[in-house]
Amino acid sequence: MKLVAIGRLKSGPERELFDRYAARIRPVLTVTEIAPSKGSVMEQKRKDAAGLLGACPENAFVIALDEGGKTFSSLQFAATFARWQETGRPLYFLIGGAEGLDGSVIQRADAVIALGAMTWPHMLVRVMIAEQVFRAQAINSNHPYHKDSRPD
Ligand SMILES: C[S@@+](CC[C@H](N)C(=O)[O-])C[C@H]1O[C@@H](n2cnc3c(N)ncnc32)[C@H](O)[C@@H]1O
Repeated sequence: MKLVAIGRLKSGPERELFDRYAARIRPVLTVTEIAPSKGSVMEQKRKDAAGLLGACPENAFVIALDEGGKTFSSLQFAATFARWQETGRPLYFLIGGAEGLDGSVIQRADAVIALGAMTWPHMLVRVMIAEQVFRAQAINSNHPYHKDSRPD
């Protein structure tokens, strides 16, 4: 399982949190970082897309993270994540840079998911998707990490 993202996650609180969750995921979640590109917004998005998609093998099951994507409850995400795993294809999560994802990434993606409708900083998105994948695995293995209670 791989996360492909624009930019470098330097040491600091986001890095610590990401490492904490990524280490708990099985198989381990590895990261490929793509250097941010320069140029006009359009050029940046196109070049970022080439880097992101170039890091994915042909048989990758590509999951693009985009605020316009589908939202899930954690239980729904866990069930969806299990179905993705059942495809037997390597899962690749793609996170865009400051200008977001190019349309070509959305077109190639097998799934486009949102962590809510708000825009999050891309370094936080890494942490959030790692936590949700860990949570999905906990749900799918009946581990008590996830508590499903809601207000009465
Ligand atoms: C700073 S955001 C880019 C914002 C940009 N205006 C856009 O249209 O996407 C950087 C990346 O973080 C991820 N991201 C930010 N908010 C997100 C959300 N709510 N759900 C899923 N991914 C998100 C996306 O991969 C996005 O390309």
